[in-house]
Amino acid sequence: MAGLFRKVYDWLLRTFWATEMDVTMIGLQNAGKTSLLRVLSGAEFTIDSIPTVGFNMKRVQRGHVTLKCWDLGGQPRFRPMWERYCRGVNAIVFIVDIADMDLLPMAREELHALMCNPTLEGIPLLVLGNKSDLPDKLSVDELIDAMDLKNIAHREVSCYGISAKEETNLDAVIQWLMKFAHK
Ligand SMILES: Nc1nc2c(ncn2[C@@H]2O[C@H](COP(=O)(O)OP(=O)(O)OP(=O)(O)O)[C@@H](O)[C@H]2O)c(=O)[nH]1
Ligand SMILES: [Mg+2]
Repeated sequence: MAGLFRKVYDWLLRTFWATEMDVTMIGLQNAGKTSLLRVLSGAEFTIDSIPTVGFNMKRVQRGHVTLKCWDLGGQPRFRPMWERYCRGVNAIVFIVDIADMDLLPMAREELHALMCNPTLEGIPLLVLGNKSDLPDKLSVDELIDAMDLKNIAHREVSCYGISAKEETNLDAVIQWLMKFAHK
């Protein structure tokens, strides 16, 4: 009986209180943006993910909320379009490969350059340290320092460690994003 009430309640929520939000996922090439989005939308993780050319969009449904997720290419030639796809969204997710120390300075530089844009002022930022399943990786505190997150102002900023491969901490990501469903 309780199951039936739950189904009816979910249906009512979806029908009369449907909410769609825009989320843009950025970060350097190979960070795991496409892998994360694939797993969030219910598909299997694959090790042979193809680099994104331009962008890719997927909807992730959680209850009455639809997260319309924009996954942008991270190679240098695609970075100039990040700002355009971040304008007006409910939240920006910046993904970092926490096992690739060589790329961290570049990730920090790109993130800070983007966050300086007046067009993106106030948009909440979630920094995700991906690939926590790998052995030599940064902790969340080390990532916060390496990305100099304390110096990003005029917005809410959070940082989590995740693994798209092992689906670690992904519920926390969704919960955080859903706080900003209503701008
Ligand atoms: N070990 C491990 N590998 C991962 C994880 N997430 C992604 N990868 C791998 O990292 C590589 C790059 O993943 P993508 O999701 O294509 O990276 P991307 O950020 O979309 O890259 P671009 O589209 O080029 O910007 C692939 O080989 C993935 O299988 C993870 O959590 N753990
Ligand atoms: Mg990609």
